[in-house]
Amino acid sequence: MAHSNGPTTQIAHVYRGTFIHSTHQTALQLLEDTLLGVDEDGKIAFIGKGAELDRLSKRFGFSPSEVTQLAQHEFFMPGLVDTHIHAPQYSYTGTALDMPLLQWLNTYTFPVESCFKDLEVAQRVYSQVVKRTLRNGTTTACYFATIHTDASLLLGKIANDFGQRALVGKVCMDRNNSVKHYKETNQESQEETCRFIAELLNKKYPLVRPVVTPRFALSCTGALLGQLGAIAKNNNLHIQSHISENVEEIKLVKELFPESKSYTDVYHKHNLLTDKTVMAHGCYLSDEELALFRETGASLSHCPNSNISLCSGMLDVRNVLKHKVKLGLGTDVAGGYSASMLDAVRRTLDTSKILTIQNPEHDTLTFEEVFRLATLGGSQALSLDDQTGNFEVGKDFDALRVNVAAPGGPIDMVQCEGPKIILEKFLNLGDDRNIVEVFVAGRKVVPFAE
Ligand SMILES: O=c1[nH]c(=O)c2nc[nH]c2[nH]1
Ligand SMILES: [Zn+2]
Repeated sequence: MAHSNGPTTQIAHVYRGTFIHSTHQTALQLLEDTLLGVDEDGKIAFIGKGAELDRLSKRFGFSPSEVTQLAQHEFFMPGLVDTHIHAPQYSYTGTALDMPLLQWLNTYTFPVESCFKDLEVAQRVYSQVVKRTLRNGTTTACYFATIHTDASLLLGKIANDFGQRALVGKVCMDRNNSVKHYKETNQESQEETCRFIAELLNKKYPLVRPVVTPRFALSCTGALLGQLGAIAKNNNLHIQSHISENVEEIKLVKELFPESKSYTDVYHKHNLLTDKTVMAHGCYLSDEELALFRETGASLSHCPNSNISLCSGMLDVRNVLKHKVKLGLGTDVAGGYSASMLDAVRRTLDTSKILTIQNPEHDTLTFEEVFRLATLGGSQALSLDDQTGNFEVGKDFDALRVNVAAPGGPIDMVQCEGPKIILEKFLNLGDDRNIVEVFVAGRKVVPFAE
C-alpha cells in the first residue's frame, strides 16, 4: 500500500530494497522489497511495495529505470541521533579517562575548552568532529560547544556546510572556582547567549538550530539559570544541560541550592524543564524526579560510555521508560571515548546486562529496543520527531545505506541471513566501513563531496 499526500513536488530519487526502522508501536519494522521515494525537498514522498512499481511510477511521475536497487546485503535504516556530544572535547577523545567527573572537568576539560577562543583551533577540531560523526552515521547531533560565541557560530556553519542536522549550544557558565579564566560574568553569559541565538538564526541554516546551554547547575548561579530559562521561553528554543551524573556532583548541588527539593527541582524552579529540554545522564534520578520529567515533557540522554569511563554510575533505562520519559542515546565525547553511536548502542546493551547481572529480575533491553532509542527515541528526545527518526511519508529522508558485507569491512557473512540478523550483526560488529552512504534531508552527505 502506498501512502501519500499527493505529488506536490517532483520525485528526486526512488530506492528499492530492505528498509529497517522503528515506529511508536514496534521497535523493529522490517520492510522488504520496498520502494521509497524522496522528493526534491528531501522529504519522503511515498513508501510502497516493490510489486506496486508500475502504479507508483505513474502516480508520482518517475521512470522505473531510474530506481536505485539495493544489493543483497544492503539495507536502509534511519540516521543515528546523537543527543549529547561535546564538540571541543573531540580533541582529546580516547584519552584522559582516569578521574571522576569533577576532577576530570578541572584537569582536562576546562583547560582544553578555553583554547577554543582561537578560531583556528575551533575550525580544525569542529571540522574533524562533524566529519567523523557523519561518517559514522550521525545524521543529527546535539552539540555543546564552549563559552565562546564566535567559535560556537563556526560549529553551526561547519555542520551546515557538511549537511549535518544539528542543535548547537554556546555553553554558559558564570561559576568556576578551579579554572578561573574559563568562565563568564553573568552579564556576558546572558548577552553572548542572546547574540549567539540571534546570529545563528539569522544565518537561516535549514538544519541547524541554537540550543540554550547552561553547562550544569554547578557551573551556573541561580540568577543565570533563571535568565537562561526566560531566554529559552521567549524564543521557544531547545535547552540542554547535565543532571545527576555523579554522586559528588549531586552532593554539591544540594549544598549550593539548599532551597530545592532535588537536582531536578533546581532546573524546574528556573523554568529549564520544558518539552524541548534534553538532560544528559540522570543516573541517580529518583522516581519522583522522573515523574517531573514526564510532567514537563523533558527528556534524558543516556550516555553509557561516559557513565562507565568516568565511573559515574549506571542509568536504569528500563525504569526511565516505565516512567514514560523520552530518552535518546548520546556519545558524550569525550567523557565517552567513542564518537560513534554504534558504540553508544553497544554500551547501552552492556549496561543493561550488567544491571541484570546485579539483579536477575531486571528486564534486559533488547537490541531492537536499543535500535529504536538510537534513532526514533533520539528524535523524540530532541523534539525533532516530526522531521526525522524513522521512515514516514512527510518526514525528511535521513538515512544510512548499510552494506554488512562491505569489502574490507569488519563483518564476514558466512551464510545468507534475513534482515533482522543482518541488522543485529551491523549493530554489534559494524563500523563506518559498512555505512556506504549517509543522507540528511535527502542530500547525500557521505561520501563527502569533493
Ligand atoms: O560528562 C560530562 N561532561 C562535561 O563536559 C560536563 N560538564 C558538566 N557536567 C559534565 N559531564
Ligand atoms: Zn556531557
